[in-house]
Amino acid sequence: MKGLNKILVSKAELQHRVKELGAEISLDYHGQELVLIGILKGGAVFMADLMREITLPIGIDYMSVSSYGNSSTSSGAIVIKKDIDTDIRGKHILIVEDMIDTGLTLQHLQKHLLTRDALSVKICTILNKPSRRLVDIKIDYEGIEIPDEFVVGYGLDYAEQYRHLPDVWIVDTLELGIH
Ligand SMILES: O=P(O)(O)OC[C@H]1O[C@H](OP(=O)(O)OP(=O)(O)O)[C@H](O)[C@@H]1O
Ligand SMILES: Nc1nc2[nH]cnc2c(=O)[nH]1
Repeated sequence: MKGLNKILVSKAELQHRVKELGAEISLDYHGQELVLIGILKGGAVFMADLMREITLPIGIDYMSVSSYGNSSTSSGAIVIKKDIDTDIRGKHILIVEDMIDTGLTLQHLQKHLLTRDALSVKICTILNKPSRRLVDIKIDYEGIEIPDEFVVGYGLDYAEQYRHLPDVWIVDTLELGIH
């Protein structure tokens, strides 16, 4: 495909890491009430794989959010485009994301969910780009750390394309004319 010349993380590598994360989460939350919240749209692919590697009874739900502003903006700097239906009071929440970049979205979302009286709100991401971070957030379950490259596949898009690709590809931004 035009602009996609190199796989950064293969399907096999993703599958292997998702299995490991599922096992770790299953151990950590044993005997507790856990709800996974997948963040649309990108997180949907990872969410579908991860939930099937968790061996506990869990609840699932989805949210769509966008974050605006910068690291100094107030904690309310989040727009909820689609909310969860689940009452999360007294439950352990695990946010499931495809990518953490600046960290702004997750920082705001985590604070927001805690205001709804969740017992705990932790973060799981399949891809992490620490070199781009603007805020200090704790990632409780990290899949794979990647360099500062623009990537697509496994849920991640460029202009709403490529989310369905099973591998994670580096986008040649010059070839696609992205600045
Ligand atoms: O760490 P941050 O800099 O806040 O960026 C991370 C967010 O950006 C991506 O979503 P995006 O807004 O592209 O929405 P999408 O999943 O619908 O494509 C990703 O899924 C995270 O939600
Ligand atoms: N598609 C895509 N979205 C992102 N959001 C933050 N980083 C990325 C990335 O590398 N690819």
